Amino acid sequence: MASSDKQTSPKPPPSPSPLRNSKFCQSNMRILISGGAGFIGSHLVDKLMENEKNEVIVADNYFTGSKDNLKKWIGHPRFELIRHDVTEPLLIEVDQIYHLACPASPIFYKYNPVKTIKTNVIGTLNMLGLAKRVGARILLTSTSEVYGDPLIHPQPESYWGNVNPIGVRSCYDEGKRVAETLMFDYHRQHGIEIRIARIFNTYGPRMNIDDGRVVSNFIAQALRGEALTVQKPGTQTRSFCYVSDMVDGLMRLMEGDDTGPINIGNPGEFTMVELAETVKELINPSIEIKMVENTPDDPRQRKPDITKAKEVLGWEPKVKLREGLPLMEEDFRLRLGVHKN
Ligand SMILES: NC(=O)c1ccc[n+]([C@@H]2O[C@H](COP(=O)([O-])OP(=O)(O)OC[C@H]3O[C@@H](n4cnc5c(N)ncnc54)[C@H](O)[C@@H]3O)[C@@H](O)[C@H]2O)c1
Ligand SMILES: O=C(O)[C@H]1O[C@H](OP(=O)(O)OP(=O)(O)OC[C@H]2O[C@@H](n3ccc(=O)[nH]c3=O)[C@H](O)[C@@H]2O)[C@H](O)[C@@H](O)[C@@H]1O
Repeated sequence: MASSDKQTSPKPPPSPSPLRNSKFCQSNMRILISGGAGFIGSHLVDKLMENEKNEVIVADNYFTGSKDNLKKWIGHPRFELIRHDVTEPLLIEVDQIYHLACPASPIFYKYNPVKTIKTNVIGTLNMLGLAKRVGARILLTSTSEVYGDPLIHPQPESYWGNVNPIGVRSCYDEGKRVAETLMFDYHRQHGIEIRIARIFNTYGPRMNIDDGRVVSNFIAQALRGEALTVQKPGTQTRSFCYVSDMVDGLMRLMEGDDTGPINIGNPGEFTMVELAETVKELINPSIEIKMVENTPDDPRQRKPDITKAKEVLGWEPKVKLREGLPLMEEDFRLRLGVHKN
């Protein structure tokens, strides 16, 4: 049992869905992925579909996700795709819920901040209500943004963060903090089996080309022959995790015994200038790097302490940034129609 379980003595969980132990049902595990048409969600679908005992249901409103990401599974007998907004209740029967639905790129989550908060709060309440009704285990994809502009470096899970509650990023970072609170309150009050992952910047194939996040921006700019836009001061740091490592971490967390929160991310830390120089060197050495204005409340440094993930999940990332960037380049070349000379 997780340490948090011991301290809080939650109610015993509701009986799991009978499907979990059914001998006669085609699948042993019915898994819902909210936000499964998005970047991380669609890679998670691919991995879960590899197991013939899994039946996968995706619920997504396609705000930042796309059916394209799931095209190889549409029509598959173990796969179902539902156009659904998580701010509305969903009545289905499942054994596990991976709750990812939420725009993740700052330009998209700031586009309609009220909707972002509703997605994080009402959406998470609805998913928890579903988990409670059917006895499903639920995993929330929280974020390193719960640490805000951190005053402790690297960030362990025990750090409570330094978050502006009224800033332009608050719809997302405070929204995710409330979502974590809801998860623990449902766990303590109703005995729901919860898992919380705090994800640090993740990159890889299928990110939206005009997603706005830094790795996708730099790769698209390098391939289009445009200058790489480093936001000032350029010394701010991030730690980038390749998507296959992330999916592996999420699945281990779901299958394990610990509620979390657990940091899942790659501790390799880079300044934005270093990232731009690496993309330039690997993809287009003739490209310029230009400094542009930043946005408010941009965290100055971020790096996960993954001691807990190593100990509890036996997980650590395998793909280094220099190995992951070329894999993403390949996908972006295909989608942009830019061939390698
Ligand atoms: N990628 C990262 O670096 C990162 C870091 C920290 C946390 N996360 C979290 O991981 C999750 C997935 O992120 P991603 O990078 O794949 O982002 P993404 O934008 O590609 O995927 C999010 C998906 O959620 C869907 N969605 C948004 N609002 C919805 C709603 N109201 N109802 C139903 N569906 C909705 C979108 O259409 C999209 O398919 C998010 O919860 C995000 O906060 C991601
Ligand atoms: O990992 C996380 O926890 C969070 O990280 C990101 O937020 P952020 O780190 O701000 O991501 P980016 O928009 O990719 O920005 C990273 C850094 O790159 C810089 N940047 C961004 C874009 C660009 O073109 N140039 C550039 O220098 C930004 O100023 C920032 O310092 C994600 O977008 C969130 O969804 C996620 O929850």
